[in-house]
Amino acid sequence: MKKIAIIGVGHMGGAILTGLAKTKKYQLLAENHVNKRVSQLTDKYNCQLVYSISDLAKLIPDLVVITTPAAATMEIVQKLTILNKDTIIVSAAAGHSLKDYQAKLAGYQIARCIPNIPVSVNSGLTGIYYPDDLAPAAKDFINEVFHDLGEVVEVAEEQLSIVGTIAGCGPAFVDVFMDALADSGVLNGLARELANQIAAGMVKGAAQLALDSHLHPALLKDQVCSPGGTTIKGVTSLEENGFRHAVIEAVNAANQN
Ligand SMILES: NC(=O)C1=CN([C@@H]2O[C@H](COP(=O)(O)OP(=O)(O)OC[C@H]3O[C@@H](n4cnc5c(N)ncnc54)[C@H](O)[C@@H]3O)[C@@H](O)[C@H]2O)C=CC1
Ligand SMILES: O=C(O)[C@@H]1CCC=N1
Repeated sequence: MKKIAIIGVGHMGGAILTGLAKTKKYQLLAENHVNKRVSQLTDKYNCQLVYSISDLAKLIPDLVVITTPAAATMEIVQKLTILNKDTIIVSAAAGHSLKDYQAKLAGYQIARCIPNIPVSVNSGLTGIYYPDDLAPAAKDFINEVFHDLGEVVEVAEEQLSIVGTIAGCGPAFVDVFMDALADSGVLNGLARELANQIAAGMVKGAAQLALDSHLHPALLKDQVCSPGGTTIKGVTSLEENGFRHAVIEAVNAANQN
């Protein structure tokens, strides 16, 4: 069984750990500071937890996934030179270019990615940048692991930021949308739990239809808008209130580096 180590078991690292545990394909290792939340999660998923990079190195992972805060990442990366040279490294941490990693980790196979929180239910969308000189075996293994966690899109490094904004930040934008939908249900007398279930179920179905049909979202919208019906009135109201513009501006705001 291949060994995958996650450095930094916060929201993102925890989501990756959870999704990978469900595959039962890998031996999971994790490194984080002492933290009850982290140890509860690693216990739950039978993942070996260590508190230092030197202890992690002794376990000889095949792949290391970095999910640490941007401010702490380079300090950690500096310590990774004690890893076996065959260890593949993929960073999901924002804020540093591949060159930054390569400058500290000469000779290692390194790629960058931006996953999203739905990897915890194996329905993630991960943007990955593979440098040209990455060994095919390293690329194949990273691809396999992130495919186990959902969809993968391979992009150029300069596109990682916008892909990460749409797919990585996007779940929070959709969560705000679902919360607002549920609020409107509650306003109209639905119980909160039922309103949440309806909002999430609808979003799941609309996304599945878009994926399966490959139809442009505008055409899918047209299928719902009966002439003179209720939906077109709602869509008109969204347009009057600048919904599209608000979404585009939200992505632009989040994509400022
Ligand atoms: N939350 C998300 O949806 C996504 C997050 N990311 C990136 O993942 C990284 C982590 O983000 P979150 O998980 O949201 O943050 P978080 O604050 O939830 O988790 C960070 C984790 O790293 C640990 N940590 C801090 N310093 C460490 C060190 N020196 N050694 C080992 N562990 C250390 C913390 O204890 C914590 O468990 C960031 O770079 C973020 O940009 C990327 C894509 C999506
Ligand atoms: O908010 C953040 O910084 C990270 C990057 C993508 C999603 N979360």
